[in-house]
Amino acid sequence: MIDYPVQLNLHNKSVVIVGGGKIAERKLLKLLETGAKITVISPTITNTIKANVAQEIVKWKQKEFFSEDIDDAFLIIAATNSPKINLQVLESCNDQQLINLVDNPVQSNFIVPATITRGKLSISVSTSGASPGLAKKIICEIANQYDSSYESYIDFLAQCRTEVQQKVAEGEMRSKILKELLNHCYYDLTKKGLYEERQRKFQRLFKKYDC
Ligand SMILES: C[C@@]1(CC(=O)O)C2=NC(=C\c3[nH]c(c(CCC(=O)O)c3CC(=O)O)Cc3[nH]c(c(CC(=O)O)c3CCC(=O)O)/C=C3\N/C(=C\2)[C@@H](CCC(=O)O)[C@]3(C)CC(=O)O)/[C@H]1CCC(=O)O
Ligand SMILES: NC(=O)c1ccc[n+]([C@@H]2O[C@H](COP(=O)([O-])OP(=O)(O)OC[C@H]3O[C@@H](n4cnc5c(N)ncnc54)[C@H](O)[C@@H]3O)[C@@H](O)[C@H]2O)c1
Repeated sequence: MIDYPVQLNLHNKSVVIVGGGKIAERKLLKLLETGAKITVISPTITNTIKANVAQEIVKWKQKEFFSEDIDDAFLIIAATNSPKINLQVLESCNDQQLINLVDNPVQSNFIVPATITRGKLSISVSTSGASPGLAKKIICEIANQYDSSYESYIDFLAQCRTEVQQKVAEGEMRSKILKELLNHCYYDLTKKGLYEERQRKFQRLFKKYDC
């Protein structure tokens, strides 16, 4: 059996993190940009979590976990330092909820991969829990190859793709143009900041394919 990789849209979804230590903080920092409504349940929290609570970005219930705390949650992270409490969180879940136990990949119904993001580009690596350290090492290697210039390169590709979809109705022609757009020269022009030349080159594709 293998895991099924997905990209979750958590905008306005209720997310509960149980525990407020170092690992809860790491999970929280990744969740902040998703637009989820995040609540932390824990008697203590780190200074970084506190700063987010003070700015009302995150809610904090300063208490020990009780099963009602996750009643309305779409996604739950059990990140206490007690395997017993983390299992109690699991037992309080219903079948429709997504639950990650930070100390128990076998019982979790999802795990978190190592990820880098460059705007709309997101690259994730998972070892299915076999070696999280290796997932992190591989993602660090990939990070050098896909530097920050990919952020505007992806935006350019997205804009071109929309224009191609609007102007080119015929499927085969459309896929030929979209394939040509992936030619490395567009990335090179992005990297050099030659945006007008990049745009002219893209527009010439429509002439080339007579559309
Ligand atoms: C990728 C990353 C994402 C993230 O957390 O956001 C992530 N762990 C990261 C780092 C990391 N974690 C650990 C080390 C120490 C070295 C080592 O043990 O290897 C390092 C390295 C470091 O910190 O440098 C220890 C560890 N991790 C887990 C256990 C419990 C167990 O295995 O039972 C223990 C033992 C605890 C103990 O000994 O007490 C469990 C999980 N960790 C996962 C994800 C999931 C599997 C992902 C996968 O394999 O694909 C899974 C199953 C559940 C989950 O957390 O979702 C993040 C890198 C982020 C970054 O880029 O910085
Ligand atoms: N998944 C990973 O990547 C990874 C990496 C390293 C460690 N771990 C695991 O994560 C666990 C947590 O590590 P940590 O460094 O964050 O621990 P920590 O000691 O820094 O934090 C534990 C937190 O849990 C809270 N807590 C304890 N009992 C609670 C309860 N009944 N209800 C609510 N909150 C409660 C504490 O107040 C504290 O905020 C470790 O036990 C370890 O097994 C996971």
